[in-house]
Amino acid sequence: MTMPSLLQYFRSIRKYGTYNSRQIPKTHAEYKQLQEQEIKQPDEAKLLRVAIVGCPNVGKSTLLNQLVDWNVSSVSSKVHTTRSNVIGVYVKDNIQLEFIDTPGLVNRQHIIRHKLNPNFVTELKESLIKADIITIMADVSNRRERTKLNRGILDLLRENRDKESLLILNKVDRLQKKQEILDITHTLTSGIVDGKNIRKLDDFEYKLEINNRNFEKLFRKTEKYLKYRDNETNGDIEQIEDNIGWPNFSQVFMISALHDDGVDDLRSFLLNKAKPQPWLYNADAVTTQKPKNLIIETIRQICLDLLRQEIPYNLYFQIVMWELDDVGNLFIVVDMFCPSKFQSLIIGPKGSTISTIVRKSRDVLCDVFRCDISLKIAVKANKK
Ligand SMILES: Nc1nc2c(ncn2[C@@H]2O[C@H](COP(=O)(O)OP(=O)(O)OP(=O)(O)O)[C@@H](O)[C@H]2O)c(=O)[nH]1
Repeated sequence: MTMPSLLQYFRSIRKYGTYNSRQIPKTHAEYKQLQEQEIKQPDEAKLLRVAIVGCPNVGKSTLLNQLVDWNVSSVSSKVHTTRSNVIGVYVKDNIQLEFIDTPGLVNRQHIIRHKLNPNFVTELKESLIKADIITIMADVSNRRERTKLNRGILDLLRENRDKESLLILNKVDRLQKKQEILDITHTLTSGIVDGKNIRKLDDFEYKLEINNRNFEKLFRKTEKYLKYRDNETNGDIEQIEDNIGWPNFSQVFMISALHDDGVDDLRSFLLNKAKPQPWLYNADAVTTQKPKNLIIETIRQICLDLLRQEIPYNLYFQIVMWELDDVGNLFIVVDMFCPSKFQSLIIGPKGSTISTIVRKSRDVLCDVFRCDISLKIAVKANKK
């Protein structure tokens, strides 16, 4: 082992208890080297490609980070933190899971207002074609999302009718009345899961078969259950499609991605679904994102959380210095360009706002790259 990797070894043991051989490249050269490496296939390799789809802010990136056990996708309380597909990789024994976190599904006006890449819908469709399983995420604390599946999502599901799809009901921690989850499940599945009718018997009696263990863990204190009828549905499921829910989900998961509740069950389910096919990445891979993108997207995420509504959507970043020292620590200088009217707001009184942005970005980046990071950000007005 070389000196830097020996130090990384001891740092990993000190911070994470065990040596973690997974890594995110810290320079473009390391990134390229990893891309060009031959992929070592394990005996009896299995793979599952999972697309995570949903409206903005439902918690897709939070879930991806929990599933791969690494902060690879930016999370913020504002919409459109994720602006293009982010890939996260998880490996267990001979099984590799590839997760594709897609940008929140929106209409054309939204794309223009939030300065999104207009190709993202095409990218999203392409990633669904490649996926083995499509997971649709809904935010059960959002009144609109829990009463109807988004039209764009229904269209995508119809286009990929032959693929297995799961419904993930997220943010269950925010539901005041836990039994509401049963009605939401009923609505968003059109009352059918895995080809069987879900039927409410009466207010207090539901028999549970949807993701039993998970449900019990989350709702031990509620007395209500889901009732499945044992028999198959009568007739053609397409007849049941009501433009509100999707009657072809194979499973429903009820989770709190933020609190890592129910995520283990989802991961185990996906591991069991993996098919015999070659791995796409080496065993130590975490994400395919370029180091530069990780830096910029992290700073953007912190700005989304800390700055007023429209400001973060008007920022452009340029990395002007990037150095990796002998012991594996990064020194980074970034220019942040903004409309001149926002410059003093971003800097804040006595530089307090930009200092907070730097401190918080640095903390997240240390966790992403798992090394010490020195970060400087210069706030500059856009040249007219
Ligand atoms: N209470 C609660 N909040 C959550 C949960 N999952 C995510 N959040 C919060 O929801 C917000 C949005 O989460 P993200 O993971 O960025 O959502 P996203 O779907 O990737 O958002 P876009 O990038 O806009 O598509 C953040 O403030 C998260 O902390 C959850 O299970 N419970």
